[in-house]
Amino acid sequence: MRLLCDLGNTRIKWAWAEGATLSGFGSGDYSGVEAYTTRLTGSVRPTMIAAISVARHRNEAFVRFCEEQWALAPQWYPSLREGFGVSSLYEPPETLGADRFAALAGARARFPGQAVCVADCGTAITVDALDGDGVFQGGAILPGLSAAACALRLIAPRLTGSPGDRFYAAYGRTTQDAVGGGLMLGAAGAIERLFRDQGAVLGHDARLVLTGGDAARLAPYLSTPFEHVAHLTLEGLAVMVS
Ligand SMILES: Nc1ncnc2c1ncn2[C@@H]1O[C@H](COP(=O)(O)OP(=O)(O)OP(=O)(O)O)[C@@H](O)[C@H]1O
Ligand SMILES: CC(C)(CO)[C@@H](O)C(=O)NCCC(=O)O
Ligand SMILES: [K+]
Repeated sequence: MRLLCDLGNTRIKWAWAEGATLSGFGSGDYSGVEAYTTRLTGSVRPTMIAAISVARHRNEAFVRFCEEQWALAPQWYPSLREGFGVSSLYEPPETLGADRFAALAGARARFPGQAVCVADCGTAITVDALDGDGVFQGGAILPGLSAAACALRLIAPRLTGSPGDRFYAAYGRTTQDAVGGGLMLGAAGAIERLFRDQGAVLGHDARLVLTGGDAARLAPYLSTPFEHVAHLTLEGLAVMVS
């Protein structure tokens, strides 16, 4: 079995792959002595480790962990100009986050021949336009929910609200509710606006796909139809290794 890993800025996510079939999904953060290691230690030895990373400063500890656990070096999968059914117009193509490219490859495999807008709601939110021919037409990057809350708190210490798990209305009557509503509805509104404008290059039958750590939390705020694909980036990585 192959071990697929996605090193994000907040968390590392992983899955075990047998061909295109994924199982054993896990995630961990980087606190303490890289907390994720306690969850992967003792796993069966993978036949290979495939990894993408947008958190370069985490790579060294990850490589060391793989070496100590399994005497294996991870193989890294960067963004390409062309590959796995995706043709990228990003300039230069290798500067596109490897997680974005993998998610596009995942979208291509899951929805062949279809135009897809991929909204990956992680540390940053990325909204990426993949047309029906597999051309990545470009996208947008904005702060994720936690990042936006953190930025507000840092710059304006009275704004201590952070997006909790309950539903916020557009008319918050406490600081907490006003910040919560602003963050949730703001992010959902941004995704919908970007999806709408990407219709110009995707056509109006494009589908909207949500993924990433905050996708489930944002889902109730969207009024546009969408699909939630929990592990789209790892699905794409599975395509890239097989
Ligand atoms: N168990 C968790 N630990 C930390 N964050 C979580 C967890 N569950 C959901 N989240 C939310 O997920 C977001 C991070 O999402 P995700 O793990 O997809 O990001 P990432 O891949 O690390 O980031 P990026 O790829 O944008 O650098 C955070 O904003 C946080 O609110
Ligand atoms: C935007 C993030 C942080 C999302 O994880 C990542 O894809 C990244 O660091 N990208 C590099 C910059 C870019 O994609 O243009
Ligand atoms: K991500």
